[in-house]
Amino acid sequence: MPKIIELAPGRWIGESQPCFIIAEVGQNHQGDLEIAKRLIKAAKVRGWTYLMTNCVKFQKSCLHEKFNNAALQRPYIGPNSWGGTYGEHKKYLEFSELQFKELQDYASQINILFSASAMDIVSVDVLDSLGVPFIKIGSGDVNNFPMLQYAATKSKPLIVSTGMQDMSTVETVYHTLKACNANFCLLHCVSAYPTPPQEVNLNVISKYKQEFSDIPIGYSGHELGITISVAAVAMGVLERHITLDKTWKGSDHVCSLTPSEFQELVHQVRTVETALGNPIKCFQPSEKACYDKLGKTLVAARDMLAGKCLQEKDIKVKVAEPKGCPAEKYQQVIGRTLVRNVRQDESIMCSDFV
Ligand SMILES: CC(=O)N[C@H](C=O)[C@@H](O)[C@H](O)[C@H](O)COP(=O)(O)O
Ligand SMILES: C=C(OP(=O)(O)O)C(=O)O
Repeated sequence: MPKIIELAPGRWIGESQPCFIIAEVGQNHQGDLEIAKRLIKAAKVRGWTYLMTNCVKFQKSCLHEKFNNAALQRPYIGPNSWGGTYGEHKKYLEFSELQFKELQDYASQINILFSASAMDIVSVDVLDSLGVPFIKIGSGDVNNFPMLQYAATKSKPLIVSTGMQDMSTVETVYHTLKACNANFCLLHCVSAYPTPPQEVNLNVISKYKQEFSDIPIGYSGHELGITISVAAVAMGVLERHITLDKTWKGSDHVCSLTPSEFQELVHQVRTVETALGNPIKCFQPSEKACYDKLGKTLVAARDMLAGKCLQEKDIKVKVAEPKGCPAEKYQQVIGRTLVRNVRQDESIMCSDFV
């Protein structure tokens, strides 16, 4: 399988492709379709050359598939709860398929990709029939092997987050999806809201890149602020929650980014990405002014006549006018014969030799 995959028509991720940035709305819409639309709009960050956020993402659950009855009925009391039980809370936050369609249409109107994580096997079908470009498998399902295998039958790329797992499970996930011939990407993730910096371990990303060298690797962050996510920029995919207000009720707002922080993140990622550039070390056009002013040249250490074979003591290195043979040629001109007379302190030109 190639190191790059086509996540959406014409949008490749991996290797030297720009980082694919996902604004995770998740359940930060508070169960309100209008807030969801405002978040989609806020997620769309425009840049100087191209659309800078690539995608907005939601979460899709079919509650009786995702939870057993006892889990739905367990009390969920606290500042982030939207119901007396966990089931009521989750129901409050769950959009219907029709509402999903409306959000998808809205995203399409304003020209931002739309997708969701499938949080159970039935939701894989829901997303498939909605026609999302890729399916996200969140950390809650990374060890859900029947679902991974089922999602892989949908012939859509998969983005799989790996929070709450150890390396051996992640390896099994990789081999399982490979055996299904899936096009997929793995995201390092720590499922703590917020994640303390000392537990982020961005070096896991390098480990993934080594171990899973033929697939794109990314990062789904839940830490506070944007610095750590910017540091993860050399990734195929970057996902962060977005919110309209960090103080709102809900488990994820605290570690989400406001629209302006999200915008700043995207701009910083794009700037760092631009700055990473390519690995070819060469003279840059922007260096010319400094080179013209301070670049060093070979100059004659003494008066010399044509026919003189140059020795080290005959050459000095100086900032000189006119610019002559560049200083890095020093070793190459030792032993060469001058074709003209040069005066002490005069620039030696590259054309001064036989
Ligand atoms: C692992 C996973 O699914 N994590 C998701 C993605 O990051 C979260 O958005 C959870 O849905 C959220 O934190 C749950 O909060 P509550 O339990 O208050 O509904
Ligand atoms: C749980 C999710 O993501 P992550 O594990 O990347 O936080 C999700 O996308 O629904």
